Amino acid sequence: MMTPVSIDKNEILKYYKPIAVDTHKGIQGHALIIGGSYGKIGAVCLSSKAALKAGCGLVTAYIPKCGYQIVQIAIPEVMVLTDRNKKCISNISFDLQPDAIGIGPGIGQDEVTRKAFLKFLKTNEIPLVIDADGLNILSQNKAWFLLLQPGTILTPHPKELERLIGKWISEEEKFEKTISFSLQYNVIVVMKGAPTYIIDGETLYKNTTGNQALATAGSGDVLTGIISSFLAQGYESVQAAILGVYLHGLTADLAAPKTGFQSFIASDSISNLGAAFLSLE
Ligand SMILES: NC(=O)C1=CN([C@@H]2O[C@H](COP(=O)(O)OP(=O)(O)OC[C@H]3O[C@@H](n4cnc5c(N)ncnc54)[C@H](O)[C@@H]3O)[C@@H](O)[C@H]2O)[C@@H](O)CC1
Ligand SMILES: Nc1ncnc2c1ncn2[C@@H]1O[C@H](COP(=O)(O)OP(=O)(O)O)[C@@H](O)[C@H]1O
Ligand SMILES: [Mg+2]
Repeated sequence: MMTPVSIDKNEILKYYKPIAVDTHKGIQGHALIIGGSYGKIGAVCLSSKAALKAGCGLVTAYIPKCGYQIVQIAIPEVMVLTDRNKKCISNISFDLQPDAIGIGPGIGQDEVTRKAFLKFLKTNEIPLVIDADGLNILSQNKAWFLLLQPGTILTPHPKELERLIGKWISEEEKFEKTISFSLQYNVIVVMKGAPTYIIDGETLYKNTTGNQALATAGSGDVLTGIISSFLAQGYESVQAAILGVYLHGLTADLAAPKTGFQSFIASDSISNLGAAFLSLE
């Protein structure tokens, strides 16, 4: 296996851009988070709050109707658009120009959602992060891989990765298959785990932050929001993925001495983002 590039503070500081003093919310990036279904609106709350806390100027959540009050009350800073369907997303249509989209957290796999996802992939040209059930829907329709725009970021955990690329019999084969996948479809794969690797064609990156505190519901949803935020702020796809994975891991490293591994929850990752950014200054 090739030697990975280590994602550490030195690597991050090569392209991390501090926030300009004269910036404003209109140029700080607008992220759209599409996801949620009945019982899994929390995934969108986590993703969209994480996107805001990672620095983009505006965040809109696109969710089924049942999530409207939940998101508006949970995070008043986030704007909300609702699908015409009550319990799951059935038609992805919005009258705004986001700079990046994160799709999949909590979206479910209803037949109407699959159809809406296909229609979206056929027309979308906005930089994209696909996670969770977005990946699961994609995995069941391999022909749809060809619809992915170059630089699309996929963030599978090991089970989602297996659904995407098929089973592997060794670590080496897992990386070989993921590299082939990344090259064939020109996408960036964030192989979440302990540790997380990022594959951009033949370049392999290995993260150095994070710990077992992250083994908790919603921590991947938070990561999707963070990466979508950096993409909306104008970072290149691979840079957004690297910065996101590093800072996400750092939130757990900073919080664990206070929470312990057991009591850390995904919301703690969001509340420690500020400290993670400060450690870069
Ligand atoms: N509060 C919420 O609304 C939450 C919603 N969620 C949503 O729930 C949906 C289902 O996602 P899930 O990921 O739970 O379900 P999946 O069925 O995709 O994945 C769970 C399976 O993957 C395996 N797995 C996960 N991480 C692994 C690892 N590191 N190593 C080996 N195996 C691993 C598990 O053992 C399990 O078999 C997604 O849409 C997701 O966004 C979850 O993120 C949890 C929180
Ligand atoms: N033991 C661990 N060490 C480091 N990071 C971990 C560990 N367990 C989980 N993580 C991280 O937590 C996140 C889990 O994502 P995911 O499985 O999609 O969660 P969810 O779907 O519940 O939001 C990933 O970023 C993964 O790398
Ligand atoms: Mg997940």
